[in-house]
Amino acid sequence: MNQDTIAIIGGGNLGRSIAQGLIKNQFNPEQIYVTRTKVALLDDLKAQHIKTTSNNIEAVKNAKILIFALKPYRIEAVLKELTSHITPEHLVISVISDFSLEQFSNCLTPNIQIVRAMPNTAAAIGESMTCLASKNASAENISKTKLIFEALGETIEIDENLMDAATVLGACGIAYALRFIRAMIQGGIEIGFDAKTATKIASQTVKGASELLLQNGNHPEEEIDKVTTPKGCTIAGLNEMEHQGFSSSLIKGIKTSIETIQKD
Ligand SMILES: NC(=O)C1=CN([C@@H]2O[C@H](COP(=O)(O)OP(=O)(O)OC[C@H]3O[C@@H](n4cnc5c(N)ncnc54)[C@H](OP(=O)(O)O)[C@@H]3O)[C@@H](O)[C@H]2O)C=CC1
Ligand SMILES: O=C(O)[C@@H]1CCC=N1
Repeated sequence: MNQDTIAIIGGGNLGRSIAQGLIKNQFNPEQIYVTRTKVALLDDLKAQHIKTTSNNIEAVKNAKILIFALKPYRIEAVLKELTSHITPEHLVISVISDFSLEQFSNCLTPNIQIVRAMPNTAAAIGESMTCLASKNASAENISKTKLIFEALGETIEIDENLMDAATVLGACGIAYALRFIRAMIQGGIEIGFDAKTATKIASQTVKGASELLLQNGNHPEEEIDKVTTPKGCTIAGLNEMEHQGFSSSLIKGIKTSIETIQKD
């Protein structure tokens, strides 16, 4: 594949998920840099021929596409040392939550194109949902960004003012879904399965439920109606879950997550 060299600045949970997903999807590992200060923690990526370094400047100088995957409180300090090395020839992609295009742009010299992307950790297996937003990026750079994130799953373009919402629904959503699965497993063990079997049944069942929506495009309730036998066990359990605040607790949790981002 004719590939621009990509530098992922910040090889933590998300940065390494992106790197792993890219090499799983035929990107050349030798054209991917991943940086972090504790570089030894990237040895597993190094073993897969990804270039790992603690030297951000080296990575930026050698790459065309820069993906910033740092914690929001670190980005300004890191950009300070990199500003003079980031040029209009670079495509800058930020996956940093709660750090706007305008804030990013204010840390760089003029005329640098930036795209904000909000993927999730399922990027590692090519199953991310990534929301993209940009103000000044060219159609070519938006397409390049899409190509990268399409290799990591699905993409959708949104207004930047929905990026906090995308962070919560798409990125935090992985954790919410996993907690749901964990509760299914705990319930499954209580009704008789060993943990391994319960995990397999719960995970595949949730995957199947998602696929029913993704492949058929139906409303969840339409698929639920197919499962709920009148006077049956599904509706009895489902109603008890709702009496206990199931949907309400999820909605409230989602709102609390976004309020946490937007409180400052
Ligand atoms: N985790 C997720 O599911 C998602 C995260 N995000 C966003 O992505 C960003 C990263 O999150 P996450 O991966 O979870 O955080 P992590 O803390 O796991 O990763 C950040 C990485 O940055 C590295 N780092 C710190 N300072 C530097 C530096 N000076 N140069 C290079 N690397 C540095 C750290 O490693 P070291 O200490 O070794 O330097 C660390 O591994 C955040 O803004 C988050 O909001 C967005 C969507 C999903
Ligand atoms: O919890 C967080 O703040 C980050 C943003 C999305 C996922 N993790």
